[in-house]
Amino acid sequence: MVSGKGRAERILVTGGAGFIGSHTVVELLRQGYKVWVMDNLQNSCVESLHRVCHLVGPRLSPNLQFHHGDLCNPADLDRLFNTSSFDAVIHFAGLKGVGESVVNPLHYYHNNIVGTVNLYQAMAKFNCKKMVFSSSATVYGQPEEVPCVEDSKLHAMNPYGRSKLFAEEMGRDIEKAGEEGEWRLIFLRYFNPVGAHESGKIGEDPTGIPNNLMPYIQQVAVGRLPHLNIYGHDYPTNDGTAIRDYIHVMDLAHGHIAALRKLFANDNIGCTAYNLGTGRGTSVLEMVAAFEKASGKKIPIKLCPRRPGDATAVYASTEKAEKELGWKAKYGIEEMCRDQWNWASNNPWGYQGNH
Ligand SMILES: NC(=O)c1ccc[n+]([C@@H]2O[C@H](COP(=O)([O-])OP(=O)(O)OC[C@H]3O[C@@H](n4cnc5c(N)ncnc54)[C@H](O)[C@@H]3O)[C@@H](O)[C@H]2O)c1
Ligand SMILES: O=c1ccn([C@@H]2O[C@H](COP(=O)(O)OP(=O)(O)O[C@H]3O[C@H](CO)[C@H](O)[C@H](O)[C@H]3O)[C@@H](O)[C@H]2O)c(=O)[nH]1
Repeated sequence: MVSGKGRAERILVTGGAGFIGSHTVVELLRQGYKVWVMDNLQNSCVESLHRVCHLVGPRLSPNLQFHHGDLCNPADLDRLFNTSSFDAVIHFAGLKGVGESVVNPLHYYHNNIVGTVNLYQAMAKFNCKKMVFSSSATVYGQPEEVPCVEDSKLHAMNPYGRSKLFAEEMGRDIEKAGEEGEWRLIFLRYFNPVGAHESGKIGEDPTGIPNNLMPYIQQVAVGRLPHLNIYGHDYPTNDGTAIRDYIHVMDLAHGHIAALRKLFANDNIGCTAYNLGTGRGTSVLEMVAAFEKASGKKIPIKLCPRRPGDATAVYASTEKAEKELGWKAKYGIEEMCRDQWNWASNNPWGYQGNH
């Protein structure tokens, strides 16, 4: 993307080697941005970026640079900002396990909060004041009403959720304290990201036993796990299982491009949040059936009690993103399952098995 300054815009992507980051980097490169990824690889490997380079080809891959660095170490940020200037930051880097955050809250607060404070500080110091931040539907807690709208009451239910909410609140305070128009911050509240790049070359590769539904189903389908535990079959829904708004990771990637365009447009946006979801709810059993259809594999299930803290139904109102970002998800659960299976069947052990 060429800026008003007549050169390609330069984007720092923290956590760009991870699941959502790597898919977004493909799109950024394809759209002509120059990209610097900073990642400490604590939940990813550099192989994802090698594959990103392969996907975009030799013409665009020189526009990607990787810096091994930790946001919790201000010297790593200083080194990067001293050698390169950025027009905007997309901030994906963070830990994302709800259960893990309950067991080890300090680890989560240190990584997600200290890391984000350091990043905001480096941005202030080096005068780069545009950011797209990975927030989450988790900031709606147990929503009182669905669909969730952006100005609903926010409520975090665990340290992970609080780290997202604090990062948003910090951004609102920083923007308020600055001159009018000085900071432009967009918080993207993702619903349930799933699927993979249609090539099957990049996808989600969690370490250990997955916490989330789709990577768990995927590992059952390839024989790494024996069955899927279904947490709760007595919810007040059509089939008794809980409802979520699953969104294809490539739709999310496009949502980030739309958010960047908004940051670079002339309007004074200040600090604002957008839901990235499809607006459609799908139950756990519906997702299992869709995956079985896409993969041709039977997914054995075990009905279990509800998982503490889970809401019955969470799905997005997508009106604000449609109206203000001109963005709308285009993929349904059929494509999400097709692409997840394409990734899984080609990489049953994730990146580790292939390089
Ligand atoms: N995947 C989801 O379900 C989901 C839902 C809502 C929000 N989010 C948020 O989106 C972001 C990206 O999620 P993802 O699914 O791609 O996760 P991911 O773990 O695949 O990617 C995060 C990346 O950040 C890196 N990282 C973490 N802490 C770092 C630090 N201190 N310094 C440098 N790099 C660091 C990790 O190594 C990893 O590559 C996260 O902030 C997550 O909380 C994810
Ligand atoms: O092995 C599993 C895993 C999940 N589920 C069920 O599947 C649904 C989706 O669960 P996920 O763990 O995939 O997703 P959540 O909606 O619980 O939470 C995820 O999405 C949220 C956003 O809505 C937050 O970002 C949160 O951090 C992230 O883990 C839930 O009803 C859950 O009980 C199962 O039945 N079995």
